[in-house]
Amino acid sequence: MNDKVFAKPIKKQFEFDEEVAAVFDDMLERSVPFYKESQKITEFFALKNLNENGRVYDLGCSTASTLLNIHRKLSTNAELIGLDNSEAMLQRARQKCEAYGADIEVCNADILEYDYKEADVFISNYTLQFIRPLVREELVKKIAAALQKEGAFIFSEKVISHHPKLNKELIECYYDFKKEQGYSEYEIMQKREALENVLVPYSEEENIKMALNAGFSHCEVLLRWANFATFIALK
Ligand SMILES: C[S@@+](CC[C@H](N)C(=O)[O-])C[C@H]1O[C@@H](n2cnc3c(N)ncnc32)[C@H](O)[C@@H]1O
Ligand SMILES: O=C(O)C(=O)C[C@]1(C(=O)O)C=C[C@@H](O)C=C1
Repeated sequence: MNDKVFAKPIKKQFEFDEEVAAVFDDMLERSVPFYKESQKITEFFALKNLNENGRVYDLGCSTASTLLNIHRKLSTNAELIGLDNSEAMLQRARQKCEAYGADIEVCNADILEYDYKEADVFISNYTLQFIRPLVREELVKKIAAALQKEGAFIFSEKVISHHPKLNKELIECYYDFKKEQGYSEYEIMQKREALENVLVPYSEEENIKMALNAGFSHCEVLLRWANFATFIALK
């Protein structure tokens, strides 16, 4: 279904509710520049770091698109676990996993509270930005602690620049992208308001610093387009 969520007047903050979940795959493809490429690169590095009988967690798995892509390419036995706290998203995730006959566990859980088992790979694409900064740092520490030695954490985020002029231009560049994807100025502005204080982006440097502070030995960018980036952090 096509995303028209912000074409009508919206008075509430952005939420991953039934209305958003119903159009979510279309929303992401049209709202995240190079979304398909970020998925491909996530899939590649997840598979590279996954051992036989290993475990992968996807935090904020939404409709399970990322885990389904990984499942398709999997040549070893592995446990794939997707966590999300939106039941509307998880319903779609379960439907997709069943339709593709994919053995993926999807759980309704708060990624901040979840009791993680040791894993080879953690993924969290466009989700940390929705976690309040103070607890975000704690979550990344929890991820680092649950990863096995040499494990990898792959995450994607909307990013800002602390250079005011450049930051303004990055946002303008992103809005041009959204217009090219068929979103109107009205839809763009409404979504911007709805996301205010809900989506809190860090800069590229702040994301890397957060990963290093959490106990990762290395963190770098795998892919970046203007204000969207995919990172890899290695334990
Ligand atoms: C932008 S979407 C993620 C997109 C997805 N990773 C992908 O690449 O297709 C963010 C997801 O995080 C989930 N989420 C946000 N906060 C959460 C929390 N505290 N615990 C679990 N899930 C959360 C939302 O319900 C939403 O489905
Ligand atoms: O910032 C925006 O306007 C966006 O649409 C970005 C973004 C994201 O980065 O996750 C925000 C919410 C939706 O889940 C999809 C895309």
